[in-house]
Amino acid sequence: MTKLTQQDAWKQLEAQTAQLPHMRALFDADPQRFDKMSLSACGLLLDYSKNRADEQTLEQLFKLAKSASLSDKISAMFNGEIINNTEKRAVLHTALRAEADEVILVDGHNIVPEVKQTQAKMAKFVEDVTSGEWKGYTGKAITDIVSIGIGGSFLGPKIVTQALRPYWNPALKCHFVANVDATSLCEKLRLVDPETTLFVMSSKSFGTQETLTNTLSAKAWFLENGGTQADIAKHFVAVTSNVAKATEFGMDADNIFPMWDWVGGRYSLWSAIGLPIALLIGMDNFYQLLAGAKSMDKHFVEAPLEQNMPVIMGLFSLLYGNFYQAQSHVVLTYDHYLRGLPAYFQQLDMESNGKSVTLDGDRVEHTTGPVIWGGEGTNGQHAYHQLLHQGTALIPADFILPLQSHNPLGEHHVQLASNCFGQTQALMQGRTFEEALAELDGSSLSQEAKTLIAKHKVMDGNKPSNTLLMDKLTPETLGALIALYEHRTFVQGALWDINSFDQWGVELGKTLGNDVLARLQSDEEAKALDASSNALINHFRRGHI
Ligand SMILES: O=P(O)(O)OC[C@H]1O[C@](O)(CO)[C@@H](O)[C@@H]1O
Repeated sequence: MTKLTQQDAWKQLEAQTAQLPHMRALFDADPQRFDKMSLSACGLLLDYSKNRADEQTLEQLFKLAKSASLSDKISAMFNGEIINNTEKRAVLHTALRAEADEVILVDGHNIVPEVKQTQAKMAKFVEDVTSGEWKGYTGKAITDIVSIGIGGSFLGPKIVTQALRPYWNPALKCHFVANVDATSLCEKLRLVDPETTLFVMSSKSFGTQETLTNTLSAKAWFLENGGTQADIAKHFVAVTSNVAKATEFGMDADNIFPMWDWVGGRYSLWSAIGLPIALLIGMDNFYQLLAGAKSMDKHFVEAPLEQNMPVIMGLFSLLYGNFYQAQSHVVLTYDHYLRGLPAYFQQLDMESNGKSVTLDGDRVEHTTGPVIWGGEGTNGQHAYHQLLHQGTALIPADFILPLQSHNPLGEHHVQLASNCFGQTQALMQGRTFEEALAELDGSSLSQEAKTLIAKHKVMDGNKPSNTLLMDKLTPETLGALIALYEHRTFVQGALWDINSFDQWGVELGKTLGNDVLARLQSDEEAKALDASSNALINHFRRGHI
């Protein structure tokens, strides 16, 4: 297959992007620009008109997608083909939101029944816990869930429960432990009562150091505070694809919720990894979350590329990275409940597309995944928006805003929306020197001073952004939104011909860390590593600088 950078569309984009007019001119030239460059699907409205593109740009982007056989690659994923070529696995987080009557084969075996069985097991467990049927060792109902897991076994449950706070069961609280720093665990244990606490240990591999250490310490805490070994089964359950290791660890077989190799960690919140979500918001709402993602799956598979939300967002992200040298992408959620979403998309995209070789192992000839970062609006306007507006880096932005608040109060929400829309407008249009000078007309400054200040007030504009609106943040719209970003990530990896579903880059640090651990725990002075590592280890062992 012809390399992406050799495609005619790539060359056309190189030529076009170099001479594209400022977005102000593009808007002035076409009053219908929003109508032509916006799209509604799955309860979301995407305004992509504030992007550096005209009709020719879009035409070439879609040509580039077709040259990379994007539609075939989408079908391959949904059909369970082994697209994770280094781990020889299918990529089927989409099967977790399948309808019961669907047939999705892995090694000739329909996996949908076991997905549904696991969801039924989750539903029964959620019902037992929330009804008080499931009791602690002193006969009391569960009041606190402590979720222990890291990476994809942590962030999904964490941000989804945070986002859906208005849907929580008022009788339950949820706490998340991820870091091996004991503070993360100890802070949470101070808040809970061993008699009424349920620990959900989530680890796909059941081999992650942080999660195993935290679970062992939680177990020790439980046994030191009134629980006995016989009571463990009432207070510890596990979610894992490694049932044998979980059983060996001492988890009661009935308390193990399975997951599968064809679900990547960062794509796993839809599986039993989402058990904390289901416990907090109820299984009906968890099914709504799945339904929202399912609607986006359907859209992704069926919509023509030119009307396809994940495709359009993925192509624009690729455009800025590959043709404008944008190194990062910012996600700005204008909703307090969505404040965790940027971190989730950061893991999703950076652990997927932070790669530098193609599927065949050849070095890529272009940049790949950008740094994803962000935060909640309007807070960011008082922190990093200055750089977005007047910095030297081009940082494309996604703005996300529900039209209705779960907490309507006076003018708050309309002010939030005005900030959101005002920011996208300022990024696009900027401020010319003449406009800046005119703003100083009434001031008593000298002409020289006015000129100086005006120069400092100039904003180039032409800074691209997408705006995503939803009527209200519900389990369904959140499911659609997260699936949108999953598929947006897929689109970029597919065009770059990289493997978005393995993560070999995280292995070396773990391995070296184990070697350093041995040296930190040994008696002799560390010698065999590099001078920096030796010195750092020796300082740690001495306990002072
Ligand atoms: O669920 P596990 O196997 O404990 O892994 C936790 C996380 O560690 C990683 O393997 C590496 O960060 C992630 O992909 C995964 O979500």
